[in-house]
Order: sequence, then C-alpha cells, then structure tokens
Amino acid sequence: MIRKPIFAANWKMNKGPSETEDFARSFLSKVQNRTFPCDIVIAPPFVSLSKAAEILGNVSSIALAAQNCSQFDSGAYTGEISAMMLKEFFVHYVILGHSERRAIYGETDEVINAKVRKARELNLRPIFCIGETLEERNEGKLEKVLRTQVSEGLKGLSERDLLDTVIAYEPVWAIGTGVTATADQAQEAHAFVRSLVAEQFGADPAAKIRIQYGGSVKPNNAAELMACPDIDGALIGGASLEPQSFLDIIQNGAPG
Ligand SMILES: O=C(CO)COP(=O)(O)O
Repeated sequence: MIRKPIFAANWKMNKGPSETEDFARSFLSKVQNRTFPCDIVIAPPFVSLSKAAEILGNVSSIALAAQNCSQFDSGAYTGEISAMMLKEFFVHYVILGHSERRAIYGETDEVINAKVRKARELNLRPIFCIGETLEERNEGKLEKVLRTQVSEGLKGLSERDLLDTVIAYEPVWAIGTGVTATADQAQEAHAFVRSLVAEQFGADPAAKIRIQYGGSVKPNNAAELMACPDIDGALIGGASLEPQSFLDIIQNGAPG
C-alpha cells in the first residue's frame, strides 16, 4: 500500500474533558488489542487534550491532533495556543486551514501557510484543509480556488515537510449539511489536487501524499468514498462524536 489511509475525528467545539473521558474509555474498549490498516487520529478541543492523552496517549494505533495552533512561538497573543505547547500533550497532528477558521475567523492563505510552516518546524503534522463553497463550484471556480489554496498554503515547504502533511479536501457545501460529494465528484477533486501537488513538488511526492475527504462522511457512505483511488481516508465531524459511529466509518472505509 503506497498510502496508508488516515481517519481523523474533528470534534470541533464539542466535548469538554468529562465527555472526552467517556468517549476515550468507550473507544479504547472497542479498539484495544486490535490492529488497523490505517492511522486513527482524534482532535478534541484544546482543553480536553490532557484527558485524551491520559487515556489514549499510549495506544499505538491512535494519535491525537489539535484543531488549530498559532503561527507564532510565544508572547502577547491573547487566546492563542502555540505548536510547542501542544507537544506536551502527545499531539502529533494539527488541523489547519479548516473552512470554519477561514470563514468565521478570517484566516487567509498567508496566515494558514505561516501556521503550516510553524507546525512543521515543531515537527507536528499538519492536516491542511482546502475546499470550495457551493457558490464557487456553481460559478465554475472549483479549480481556481483549489489551485490558490494549495499553492499558497503549501508554499515554501520542503519535500520532507510535504510528506509529513496530510491534505483534507472538504467541500464547504458538504460540511455538516448531510450532503456529501458523490464519489465521482470527490475523486475528481482529489485527482485534481494531486495534480496540483505534482506541479508544485513533483510526481513522486504527489503519489505519496495522503489526501483525505471530509464533509458529511457517515458509516453508510464511507466505503464508497474510500474506494476511490485518490481518497486516502476521511476527516469526520458530526459522525465522529459517537465511538461506535467513528469506528464503523473506519471499519467500512478501511476494511482489513
Ligand atoms: O468539517 C468537517 C471535518 O473537519 C466535516 O464535518 P461533518 O462530518 O460534520 O460534515
């Protein structure tokens, strides 16, 4: 297998420490002593990372992610969390450039690129999110939007850093709406994103980089989406909040 699939739970602003503990204990009871043909990642809110690390930190099949980090090292940035701080919580991945950060908090491609670079400097693996709005898709701007997001967001990365990055293609119109991209739509966008990576970094890294799909992934659509040749796992919001539902997506999407 050239690319190991990666299934990541993005809990967004859900589950404080006590709910995280309940999830983690339940999920652990279902997965312990099992091996999976994929990487499993859980991204709780910052304040729940410590609890998640306490319960899941030593489980080799599971890694923790943060949902954001600062582009700065330290200092007068009220409300921010640095990449360095995250490392104390056994965090290995960080979600960056999510459409909610772009749309609600005004994060630009430039800021996201600075965060991606900072994460790599600290040896965290970015889960770098891209995706078009429905309006952009309907206006025929899909390729233009993805081209800008990829070229600006990944600017200046070395090949090594690129290969430690995961791209998540999340069409904004599919996030939290229950409307998924069809397998054909998703595959087409993923193949295009891979071609953009090839233009920017070369064919070899493009063949190796993992590109996840995100947007209303559920247990009943995971198999069809994950069967597409350029889809290497999923970034899951709502359906990752229940341990069994998250596990069903993993099992249906990465049978083995
Ligand atoms: O934004 C997402 C994951 O980052 C997708 O969310 P949903 O799975 O709830 O659509």
